Amino acid sequence: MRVGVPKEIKNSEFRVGLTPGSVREYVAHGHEVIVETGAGAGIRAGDQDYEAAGARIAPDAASVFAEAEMIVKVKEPQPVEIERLREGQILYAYLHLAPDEPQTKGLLKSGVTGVAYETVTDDRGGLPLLAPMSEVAGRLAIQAAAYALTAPQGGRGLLMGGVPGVLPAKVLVIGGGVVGAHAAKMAAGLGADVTVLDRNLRRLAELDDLFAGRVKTRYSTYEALDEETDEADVVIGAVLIPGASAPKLVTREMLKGMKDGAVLVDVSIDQGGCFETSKPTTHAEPTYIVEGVVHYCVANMPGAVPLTASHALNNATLAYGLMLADKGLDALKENRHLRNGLNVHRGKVTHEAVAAAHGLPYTPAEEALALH
Ligand SMILES: NC(=O)C1=CN([C@@H]2O[C@H](COP(=O)(O)OP(=O)(O)OC[C@H]3O[C@@H](n4cnc5c(N)ncnc54)[C@H](O)[C@@H]3O)[C@@H](O)[C@H]2O)C=CC1
Ligand SMILES: CC(=O)C(=O)O
Ligand SMILES: [Mg+2]
Repeated sequence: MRVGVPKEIKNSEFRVGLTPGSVREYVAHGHEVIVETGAGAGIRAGDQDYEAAGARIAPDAASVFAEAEMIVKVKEPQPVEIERLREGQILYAYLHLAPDEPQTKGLLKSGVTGVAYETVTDDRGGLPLLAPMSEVAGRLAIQAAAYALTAPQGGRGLLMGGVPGVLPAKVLVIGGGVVGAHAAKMAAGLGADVTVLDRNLRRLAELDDLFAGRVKTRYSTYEALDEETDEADVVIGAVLIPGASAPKLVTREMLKGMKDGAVLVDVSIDQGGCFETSKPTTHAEPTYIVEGVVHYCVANMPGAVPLTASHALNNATLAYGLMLADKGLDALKENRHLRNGLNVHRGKVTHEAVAAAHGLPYTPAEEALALH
């Protein structure tokens, strides 16, 4: 198959869909890989590194999209990229369609076969292609929060870990999945006072064991949210209902009860955000203030650490990517976990939560792929 890797064009997105090491694997499988010139700049990989791995360098994005049968990207296609997609082409990337109607309609109009990293599943009930970026974003969330807590950023002027004789910051993590656990680990490591809320009791028990008392856990109810947000210096939003828009758990009303200069980091913003007052921001301008509370809502947090993040992402996306390149649509027919990643196909929405989010008809992936 002819596989294309365009340079990412989202604001401050420095990751790349395929590292030179991954290109080598695709080439070893007999595929032709076309990489846009400069695509690897953010990971310090030059065109010559891609050529050495067996890729052909294309002068611009337009020729990558025109020639490739499968596009491997990191972030959801931007409007100019959507215009370049077509029926019969496979798009393999994060899509986050539920909160993004224009993109959903654009992809449907293009007819492209869109496989979204974030809804591919595994046998253990996890999301293996989302997990590595959730690890990165969870850890980064605490770095972002620690910086936002400083006075020049509008924060309370608090050191996350405190010092001997002065209490540390109180960090509330809403959602104890991959993002939440990694955020809790970093916050506890810095010496903060950490509480994790979740609705999954089994998960709370796992976290209780994992952190051996270093992190507190609490069942997530509106009452718990109301009380805990009042106490918190930092709130990390890390909930997920796969494929769907995030529930708005922290309301504008709750913000009024929060401390002046407290910090909210809404990692769930890529699925629309779990705070009522969240709106997507960029690494160029990551924060804004509502009711005295600093909001950090960057939708592509791992884009700021492309070296770590591109390699971690490729570790997870390579095997399924090779399957798609080797077998095309048959890979989706044969592997139900990969098929769970199919969000749109030939003008049909094939993910139930995405269809529900936009009030669009839902066609099960099996039906869209004529798998009966
Ligand atoms: N902004 C960014 O750059 C990035 C954002 N993300 C996003 O972070 C979010 C979390 O991802 P993961 O940790 O991988 O998901 P996950 O599925 O591992 O964890 C989500 C957790 O939220 C819990 N949850 C659901 N409803 C809840 C509620 N009402 N109250 C409390 N907990 C609730 C679930 O039980 C689960 O434990 C996703 O939206 C993901 O796309 C991930 C990576 C980068
Ligand atoms: C998961 C996601 O949205 C990201 O890595 O940018
Ligand atoms: Mg309150």
